[in-house]
Amino acid sequence: MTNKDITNIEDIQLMVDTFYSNVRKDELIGSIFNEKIGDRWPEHLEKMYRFWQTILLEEHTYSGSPFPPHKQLPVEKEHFNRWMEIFTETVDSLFTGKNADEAKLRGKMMAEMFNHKIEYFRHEAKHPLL
Ligand code: HEM
Repeated sequence: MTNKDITNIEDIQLMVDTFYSNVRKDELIGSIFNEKIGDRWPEHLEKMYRFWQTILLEEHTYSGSPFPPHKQLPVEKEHFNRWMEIFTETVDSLFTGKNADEAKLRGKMMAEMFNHKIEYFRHEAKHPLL
């Protein structure tokens, strides 16, 4: 089956809704999201539509700092690996093309960057330079 590429805001909404519906059911990372977000899922999804719309469609509706909300979360490499696995599976199940590839690449780069930053801050907290 050949899927279409991600080309408009409806595609972004489908990708984000499907991804978080899969995430919320996941045994390893579902509860981390559910506990932190609680009854604020509509706002979180809205924000994530804008985030991916900005990256993939170059319609600049997101202005924020993606990293800070992750700094204190109980996550490490295995959680980011699972995030990537679910994200890749979700995108592949719905879309094929240049923007679908870009989504997976950007997701992977950010998951790796978040993980490195979190490891760095944890190490720094245990072994401060000053
Ligand atoms: C296991 C990995 C991850 C977990 C557990 C996680 C969890 C969360 C949670 C709980 C929030 C909401 C914070 C709040 O509103 O209280 C959030 C926000 C967000 N996450 Fe993640 N996340 C993960 C990975 C990622 C990755 C890889 C990306 C990038 C592709 C990402 C992008 C974002 C963005 C853009 C926001 C909104 C930031 C803002 O407030 O402007 N997350 N994440």
